Amino acid sequence: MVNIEVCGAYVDFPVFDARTRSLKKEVLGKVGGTIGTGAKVPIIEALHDITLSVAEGDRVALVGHNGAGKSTLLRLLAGIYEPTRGTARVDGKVAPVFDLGVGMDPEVSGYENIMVRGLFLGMCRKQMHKRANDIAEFTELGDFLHMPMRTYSAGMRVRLALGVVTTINPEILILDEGLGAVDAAFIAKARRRMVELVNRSGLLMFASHSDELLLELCTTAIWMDEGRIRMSGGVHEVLAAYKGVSA
Ligand SMILES: Nc1ncnc2c1ncn2[C@@H]1O[C@H](COP(=O)(O)OP(=O)(O)OP(=O)(O)O)[C@@H](O)[C@H]1O
Repeated sequence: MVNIEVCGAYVDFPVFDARTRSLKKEVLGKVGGTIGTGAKVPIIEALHDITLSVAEGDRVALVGHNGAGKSTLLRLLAGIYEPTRGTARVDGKVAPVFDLGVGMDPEVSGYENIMVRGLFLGMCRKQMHKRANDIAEFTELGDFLHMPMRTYSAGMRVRLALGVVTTINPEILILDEGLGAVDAAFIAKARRRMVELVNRSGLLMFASHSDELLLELCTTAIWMDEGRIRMSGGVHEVLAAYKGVSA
């Protein structure tokens, strides 16, 4: 059963800048121990007392200003961050799509990267072999697929990455937007595949600044503000409230 339960979760980032780091060294040098809880380092509280429950079939949009905590929450759910306090329980296999290019090797060809990226997202070799031609056709990269990926433009790399991402079968799909570099016609084509991808995913959490995409892919929404959940509900209702305030 695919399910997410977050209960009273906090994520804090201690910030060690050059000055505090040298201070730490000085203290360590003198006492020869570890920094205790009283260490004077600035802490950024990226998430504050987050409680949420997401069930199979839910398609949840995350909205909020820059720095509101959307990416941090998604990273918490992907298991990249542990909560500083509270709990985050995720039942199901997570396909995290934070940066479309993560897991790609610039020195190998587009074809090889299709394989590498697919494995990174939890597919097996056999599944990826089956899908390689379909992905290649979708990208419209032609002979470039035999060239090392470092020869690609930013948009070409996104085409390849989107081709792979939209063929996977995720239980939990975590999407942090990053579709900026592709041209409009290709986005329209990718949209259909995105919708199909979301339809066959068990659960979606999607952070984006694009209302259009959120309305197309999501049914409910969470509005993040300064690390807290300010509002949750239907995607139309939450977006209207968020826009009303931020307009
Ligand atoms: N690795 C980190 N170290 C220190 N602070 C961080 C780190 N990652 C995020 N933060 C801080 O946590 C807060 C939430 O950041 P987060 O990236 O989750 O915001 P966001 O809502 O995804 O923003 P955006 O819409 O700009 O992507 C911000 O104040 C940010 O400065």
